[in-house]
Amino acid sequence: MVDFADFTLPDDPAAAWAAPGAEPLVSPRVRALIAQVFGIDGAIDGGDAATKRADVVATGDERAANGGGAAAGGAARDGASALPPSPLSSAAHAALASAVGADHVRTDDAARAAHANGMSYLDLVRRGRASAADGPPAPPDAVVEPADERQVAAVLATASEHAVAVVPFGGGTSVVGGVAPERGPFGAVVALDLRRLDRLVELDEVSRTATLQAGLTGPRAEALLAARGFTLGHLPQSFERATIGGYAATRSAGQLSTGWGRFDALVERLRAVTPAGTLSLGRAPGSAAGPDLRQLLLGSEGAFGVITEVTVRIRPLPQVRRHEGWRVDSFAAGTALLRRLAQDGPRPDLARLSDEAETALGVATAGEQAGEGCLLLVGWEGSEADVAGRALATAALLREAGAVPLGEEAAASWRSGRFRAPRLRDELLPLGLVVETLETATSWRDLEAVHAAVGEALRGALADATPLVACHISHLYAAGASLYFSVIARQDSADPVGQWRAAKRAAGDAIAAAGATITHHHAVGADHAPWLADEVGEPGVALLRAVKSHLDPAGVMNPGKLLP
Ligand SMILES: Cc1cc2nc3c(=O)[nH]c(=O)nc-3n(C[C@H](O)[C@H](O)[C@H](O)COP(=O)(O)OP(=O)(O)OC[C@H]3O[C@@H](n4cnc5c(N)ncnc54)[C@H](O)[C@@H]3O)c2cc1C
Repeated sequence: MVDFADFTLPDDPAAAWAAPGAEPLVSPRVRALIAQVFGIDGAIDGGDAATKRADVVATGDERAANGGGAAAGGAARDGASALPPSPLSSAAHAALASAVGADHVRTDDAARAAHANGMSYLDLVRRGRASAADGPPAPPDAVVEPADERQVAAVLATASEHAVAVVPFGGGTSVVGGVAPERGPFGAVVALDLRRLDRLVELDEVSRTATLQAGLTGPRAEALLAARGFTLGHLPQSFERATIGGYAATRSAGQLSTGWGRFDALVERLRAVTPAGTLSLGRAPGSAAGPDLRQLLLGSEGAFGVITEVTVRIRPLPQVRRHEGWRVDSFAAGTALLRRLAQDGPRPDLARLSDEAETALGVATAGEQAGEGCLLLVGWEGSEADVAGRALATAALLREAGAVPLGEEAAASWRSGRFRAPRLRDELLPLGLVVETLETATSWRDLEAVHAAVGEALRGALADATPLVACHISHLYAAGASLYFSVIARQDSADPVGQWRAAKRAAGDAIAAAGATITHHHAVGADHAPWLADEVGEPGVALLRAVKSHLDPAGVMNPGKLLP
């Protein structure tokens, strides 16, 4: 049996992604490289630049040290009360306290600051800035912590009655502004922290399904399932903090989604509390009873209600896990190979193809000599016979196409570092860099064109900031694949927010113009809402608005998210 022991299992969901005092990931050699490539003074010793900028970039670690967020630009860190007083009326406060207990309506600075935004590059940058235009968003006026579905319903009833906006909050790892505490037309806003909904409700070994409460984090859910010999195997890079409810509300994809399915595809049943009532959806593994209403809640991003529990398909813990690296001639050659595997098999569970830029970046940061071509990772997890069979057949196909085997070692370094990106970003931002990612998906036919168009848009928008744009394919479908772009550039210290917004707009417009999706797995949130009509059309947006106005007549659920 294999386990998932190569990631940390924090007891506290808000625990730091980097353990305090952990060795820095960015070595002096890489800092020197950064200084040289991006022309940033002070990046060589890491000390000066990092110290100078530490005040303006509150990192994910500081967020954890604060109990989850450093939105108030350090005020909460000092213990001083610097947040504006909570405008929650005493009547609303009392009604919320009677719904969840007085101890679970928190108005202290630490709790409010911890729920003031998510984890995008802009969230991290804005945390430390002072101006109203690009500074930290106003924090929620209270953090409400229900213990069960009945309490969630009571909170939503109270919020509707007292005109208080409600932002469902799972792990707070949204990178699209999904948990920003926007008030909308209301006088107050609360974050609804779901961490107390943390139980494995039922495990049906016969049907291989598990019912998990929404607030369970990835590691906690896996630990509960592993104790019974099963796994969900949903591994987004944010796995250590993100929650079951968050996965469902954003239609998340994980590292094994090519083989095991994205999260929304694993959902058999779900329960959701809306201001209009509770929905219990999904009775059988297949149904023809009208449109599938589960799909209305999957990806609804808290705008319609609160997903309280999800029943997902699970698997026995795999006996074997095998991940291999291969070198292919080019991104185009690798793409053709992946298409063959996706369409004709054998289908890998893990498939990840880095383009030339991402391959070179990996090689350079590892201190190796640049090689030709692109890095392809493929992997299989399951029984010994299944893994051996698929690995052998895939190897024959790849060799025949001229790919060069790099062995399991090439994949091992990816595997050991696969949850480190947030820590890496925390170390790179203070050096004076833009570090952000964005993603899309498109058909096999259009993949190369979208890859080129989005790369060009990003490089054009950041032309004076030495942009480095890298990309990989990481989720395969029979008809197409996802493209995941990483951007590193010199930060415009005078206007970092405007700088990234312009780049993001250029990329989003290029994606929409190419007919690709505005988001393959990060969801819409506030950041992608301007492109939703491109994706589903005006009638589609009107339909979503009609659903919202039925389920949330007062409009208190997560204002400003999903719907433009
Ligand atoms: C470093 C990093 C790496 C990431 N990698 C991936 C990745 O590999 N794959 C991927 O898919 N995503 C990834 N993400 C994005 C993010 O982690 C996912 O969107 C994740 O599913 C969010 O889960 P969460 O519990 O943190 O939700 P939150 O961030 O708390 O919430 C996300 C949205 O869902 C709503 N919501 C949360 N819980 C509920 C609920 N129970 N009911 C209704 N609405 C709810 C919120 O209001 C918000 O709109 C990454 C993010 C970061 C910071």
